[in-house]
Amino acid sequence: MSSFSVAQLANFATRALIYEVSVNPKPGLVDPVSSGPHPDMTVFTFIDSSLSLQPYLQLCAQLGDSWTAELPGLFKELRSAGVKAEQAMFSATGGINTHKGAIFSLGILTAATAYQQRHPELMVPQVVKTMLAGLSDSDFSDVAAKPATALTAGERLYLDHGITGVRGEAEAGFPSVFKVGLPTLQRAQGTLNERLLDSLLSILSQFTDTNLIHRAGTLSILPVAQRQALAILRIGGTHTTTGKMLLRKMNTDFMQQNLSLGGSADMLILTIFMAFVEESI
Ligand SMILES: CC(C)(COP(=O)(O)OP(=O)(O)OC[C@H]1O[C@@H](n2cnc3c(N)ncnc32)[C@H](O[C@H]2O[C@H](COP(=O)(O)OP(=O)(O)OP(=O)(O)O)[C@@H](O)[C@H]2O)[C@@H]1O)[C@@H](O)C(=O)NCCC(=O)NCCS
Ligand SMILES: Nc1ncnc2[nH]cnc12
Repeated sequence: MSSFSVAQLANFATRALIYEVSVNPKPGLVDPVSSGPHPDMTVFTFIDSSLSLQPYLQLCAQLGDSWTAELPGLFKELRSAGVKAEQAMFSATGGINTHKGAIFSLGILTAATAYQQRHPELMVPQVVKTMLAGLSDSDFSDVAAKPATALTAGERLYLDHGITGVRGEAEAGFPSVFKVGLPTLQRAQGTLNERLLDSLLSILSQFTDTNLIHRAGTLSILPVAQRQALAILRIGGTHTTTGKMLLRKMNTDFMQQNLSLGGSADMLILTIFMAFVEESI
């Protein structure tokens, strides 16, 4: 793998945000053609949000590049930078949550990649795992004492069902990116847009998108959506005529049921970032 400067890594991260929103037609998500089930957002909201995060992403790369202490300390720094980045996002979007999940996940992956470049004996997922060891336990340790109205969707799903969501995914070193999204992107056929759609569907098919569960209000939505995604992949992907037809049907279903795939979109953003780093797109 080549080695990249802090500025190049920040540039990959910002481009990953813009590439993801440009992919279409995405079920349950905003794209340039449709706002999907997100009437408060358009592609322009995402462009504004992406650019507002550039200084934060540069800082994440810088922190990872220069970090010499224990890795859990790096995550503490990223989290406080992430709180400020959330404010920048909300001020750029007029209070709309476009990239809350990506601020967390992409910030971690950008910093971990910059750190790994200085420690080539390590792999990026290993850096992430070491940085985040014990995250779910510590984040969820006092949620039971919180008033129900103060709980986030992720916290409520943990309390009710033990689902660790984005925290568990990150703590495990983002397997949906390294074991699912990236390998699919590398072997998928068709245009870049179609290969990215196939990556999104493969991520959904093997991952617990808590955004989807939260919107549906029931866990039973997950296997239903996963079966739809798998049917398209098994037919040969979104570049095939039948795959395209099934994808259109999936888009309509998601729209009618007001379902979102915000968590899977975030994992696609990370997949795109890593594909830039690996020079495979
Ligand atoms: C750990 C944090 C991400 C936040 O913790 P929180 O408890 O708030 O987390 P969750 O509710 O679990 O999810 C937050 C966002 O993460 C994305 N996401 C969800 N599930 C997954 C998953 N399994 N893997 C990866 N990512 C996941 C998702 O973000 C995306 O969707 C948003 C757009 O969808 P939308 O439906 O509009 O979202 P809502 O705002 O919920 O709207 P309504 O349903 O009400 O209409 C968009 O943001 C996408 O990025 C979840 O939304 C982290 O924020 C954190 O550490 N928080 C603590 C405070 C802090 O330190 N912040 C600084 C950050 S480093
Ligand atoms: N394209 C998109 N639409 C809605 N939520 C998202 N979160 C990240 N990307 C998204």
